[in-house]
Amino acid sequence: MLPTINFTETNAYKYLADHFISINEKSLKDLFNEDPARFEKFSLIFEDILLDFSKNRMDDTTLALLLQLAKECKLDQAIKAMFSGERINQTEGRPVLHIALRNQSNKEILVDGKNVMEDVNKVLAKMEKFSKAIISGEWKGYSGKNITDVVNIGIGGSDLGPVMVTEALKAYKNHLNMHFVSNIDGTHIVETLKQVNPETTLFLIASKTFTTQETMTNANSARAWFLQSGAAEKDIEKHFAALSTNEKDVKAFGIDTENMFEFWDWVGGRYSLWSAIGLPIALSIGFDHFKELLAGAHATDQHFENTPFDKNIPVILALVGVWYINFFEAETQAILPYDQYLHRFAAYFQQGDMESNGKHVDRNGKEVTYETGPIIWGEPGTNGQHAFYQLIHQGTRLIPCDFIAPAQSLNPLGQHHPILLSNFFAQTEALMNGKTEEQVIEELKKEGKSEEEIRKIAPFKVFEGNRPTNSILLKRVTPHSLGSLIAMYEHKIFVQGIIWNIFSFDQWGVELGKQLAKSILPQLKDDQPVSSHDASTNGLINQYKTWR
Ligand SMILES: O=P(O)(O)OC[C@H]1O[C@@](O)(CO)[C@@H](O)[C@@H]1O
Repeated sequence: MLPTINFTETNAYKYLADHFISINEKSLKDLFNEDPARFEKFSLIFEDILLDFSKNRMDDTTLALLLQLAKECKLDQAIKAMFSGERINQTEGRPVLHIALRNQSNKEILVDGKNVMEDVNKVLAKMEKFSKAIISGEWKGYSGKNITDVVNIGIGGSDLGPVMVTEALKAYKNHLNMHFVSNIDGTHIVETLKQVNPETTLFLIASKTFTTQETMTNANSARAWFLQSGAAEKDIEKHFAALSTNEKDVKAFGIDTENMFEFWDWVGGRYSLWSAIGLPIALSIGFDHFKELLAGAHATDQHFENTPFDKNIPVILALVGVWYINFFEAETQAILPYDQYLHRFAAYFQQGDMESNGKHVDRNGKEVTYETGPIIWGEPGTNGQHAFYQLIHQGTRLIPCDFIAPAQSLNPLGQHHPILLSNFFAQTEALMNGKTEEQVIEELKKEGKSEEEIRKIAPFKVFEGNRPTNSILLKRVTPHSLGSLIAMYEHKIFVQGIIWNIFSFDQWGVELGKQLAKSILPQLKDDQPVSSHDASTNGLINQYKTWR
């Protein structure tokens, strides 16, 4: 079982609350001036990934107290519980073992006395055989043609991970055209089917439960489209595969279980890209690259499991986040990748982080008295600079930002990458140092502005600075480094959940909306006005009925 400590009752928390007052009086500039070795002290390198956390509102004492907080919250015990297959997803009675999916050591991991690695390796072998057959053209469609297009139909964790990774590793892709349908909005499947030929298209129905309304509706529409195109029922087996834990419903849909790639209930949806859900990734970049992705994540797993907390990147990322959320009252966390291929990275961790730690009840079933999961958001740089950096630089809110960039571009072209990286470096420097009123006035004088002009405009041009950032510099985005980076964020989320004494691996909060939608759907079948809801919902539904 996981510890159930209220971190606000620990000694570390009390010392941190006192310490907060003093550290808050120091600017980042002060902290750097005080300690010339600050960068060396507050940065870590793991393989080809550098984490620079020196531009944070913290000093040696802060770090020591945060590490003590982790200790007092029995983080070491919690890590052991996860890695050993304990049922730490307690409200669902399940282990949490996405680490097993990429366990390159093949060390046995027992669940109910059975070594899960046997099944994991069996499915990986099946994925390898299948993906090689599709990519090589050995697998033919019903009319004898090669598969040219893959349509993955899934939502949430059955979509976001494959989308993010196939986009992030587009430089490694093969000839297959990848499409992802997730939204129940008919537009999504209609616009996708316009692009593909039923004779050369493979549909992957990706759903852990195989009951998700959006996915099953889209899957049935794809099936109907396929059969209306002239294909016969018997041809379905050449064009539909299922990625699921639910063999019974896969069979009922009409997919041959030979074409089912299974995973297990100890794989959370938002942690499932390493499982059969990752089949579109293997199809897009080849199974060997998919294995490299797994290897990168496994390397981070070993780092996380075996490294002292003061040198442990996921632990440091988590503690820095707790510092801002629970002491500086930051409500959001921005993830800003300076890499166009990583354009879905923040979106992926909106589910990863917010569905894991968006909880208000602790592991004792009691309402928490402190903030928990942050709002995750972000877009690639430099685009964000032309959209929302105004607020990050001069708004009223503290927004901790993770800046991510590769030292090497996968598309070196003229000065593009140096320009991108110069912005990556400049933004965290600007957020830290800001620009004082004196500097603004000096600049305006040099521009020849009058005293009156300067008096009027200067206040608007001052940058407070002192705005914290992490910088993560990868040598190059590769399947291995991407796997490693994703796992760092996964384990950061785990650590924060342990400190906040919440359950990070269930998602009861997604159920109510689904239930209500299911009760409203039948009311939309006719034009009778409804009156069973509140006035707003009744009004909306009845207006819809008038207009449709
Ligand atoms: O893979 P599936 O079972 O279709 O679930 C899809 C998504 O739906 C959820 O909102 C759970 O209902 C996410 O947690 C999950 O990733």
